[in-house]
Amino acid sequence: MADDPFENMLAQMDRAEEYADVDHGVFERLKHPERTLKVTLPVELESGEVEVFEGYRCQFDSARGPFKGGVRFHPTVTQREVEALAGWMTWKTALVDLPYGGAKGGVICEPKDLTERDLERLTRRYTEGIRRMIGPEIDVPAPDMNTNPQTMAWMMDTYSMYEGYSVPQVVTGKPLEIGGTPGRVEATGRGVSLVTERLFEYLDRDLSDATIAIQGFGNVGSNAARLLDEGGANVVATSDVSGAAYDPDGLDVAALGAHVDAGGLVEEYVAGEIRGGASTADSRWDDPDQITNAELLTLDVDVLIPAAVEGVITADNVDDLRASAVVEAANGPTTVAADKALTERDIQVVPDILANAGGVIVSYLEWVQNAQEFSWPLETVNAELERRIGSAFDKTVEQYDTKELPDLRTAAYTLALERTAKAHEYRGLFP
Ligand SMILES: NC(=O)C1=CN([C@@H]2O[C@H](COP(=O)(O)OP(=O)(O)OC[C@H]3O[C@@H](n4cnc5c(N)ncnc54)[C@H](O)[C@@H]3O)[C@@H](O)[C@H]2O)C=CC1
Ligand SMILES: O=C(O)CCC(=O)C(=O)O
Repeated sequence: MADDPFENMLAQMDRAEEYADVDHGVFERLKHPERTLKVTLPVELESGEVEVFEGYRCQFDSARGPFKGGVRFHPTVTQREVEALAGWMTWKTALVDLPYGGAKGGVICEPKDLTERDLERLTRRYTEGIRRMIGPEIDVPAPDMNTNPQTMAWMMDTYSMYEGYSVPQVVTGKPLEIGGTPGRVEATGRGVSLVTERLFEYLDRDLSDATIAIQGFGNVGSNAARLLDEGGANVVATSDVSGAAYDPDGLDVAALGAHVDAGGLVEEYVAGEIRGGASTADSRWDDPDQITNAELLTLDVDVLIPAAVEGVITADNVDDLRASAVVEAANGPTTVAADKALTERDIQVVPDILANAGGVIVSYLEWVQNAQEFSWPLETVNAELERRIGSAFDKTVEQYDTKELPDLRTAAYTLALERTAKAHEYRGLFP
């Protein structure tokens, strides 16, 4: 069960049902995606070979507005995973009260084995495959794992070619030059940093000098690390697929960021093979230890931030966790069995649908700017992000305290399920 993200998502819903004011019939409806399209994507690679890829777009629920959610390129993508991620998008947009439903896309591929040209062709093929189901008022994709503003530019261009005119608002997370918003690239990491601050305020603890371990140093993990570091917290460990770096005195997050931006791996950084301008002499590099991703999860730190893939905190390792709080930057990093164990141990978990909602909040702000054909300065975007994610955090905590719920995830789910169910009730279940 724990290995299937969709079953995990359903189990999270089931845990919340007894506390949520939702009609059982509507609740049953909410367990099923509206539709999933599977597409076959033949691509002639730069090498001359033809490779046939498989991709999906799941539209989970649209009662509250157009479908919204990212697109993931990863070798382990499955239909069930994409459907789980689309479900989580539905609860996330409801929790932070955006006028959207939830969707997600994925393509089974290993991006590091593909050239830039291959990736462009694959992205365009995928966009053509799903283009009849997306659109500014229908379903609006965005970046997720291994996709970025360039991917969104190719998607926007392919969609626009078929429409015959430029349609920037068909995707969010675009480059600034074609209608992107300032602040989207770091928005998810900024949201993670903001909710971590809120959590510490709520727990009446001091975040300055708190120790933090972050699994994953991609878009979300690296921006969260940078912002938490700038805010005075002590990021002592982080990782990528190659392994983890650990320095109990704190990593040089800026130097590691420059190294990774220049194409370097964490394991190379630990070995002192530093790219991106910094060197062992001029950075805070202090011979960090090479540890594994599994070891990172069990470090004795104040906050553990999983920011990579699903299902990393499980029944097998939860008893070894020593962090006093978990902030879920990744989608679905904790299995339900592990979640129950964390609740029993009084380890506060800020659930993914709240902790990583900064990305979709700023995607919404991009979409609104595109509709207005007007652009806002970064300060306006960041202030609106802080207001919206802060308000969602406060409402979740209020629900948790006033209803004496077992944990913050249950509180977040009851709010999200009630809002989505209300929308279904007003609209009616039958055509
Ligand atoms: N990009 C966004 O705006 C949002 C992303 N998320 C979630 O955040 C997580 C990370 O996404 P991004 O940072 O965008 O992806 P990314 O592709 O930029 O970075 C992923 C990072 O995780 C590492 N990684 C991959 N597989 C791993 C494994 N098995 N063990 C350890 N590390 C591994 C990669 O090496 C990389 O450092 C995902 O769960 C994603 O769904 C959630 C909300 C929005
Ligand atoms: O920005 C968006 O629309 C969605 C980002 C995403 O995929 C997520 O929040 O998991």
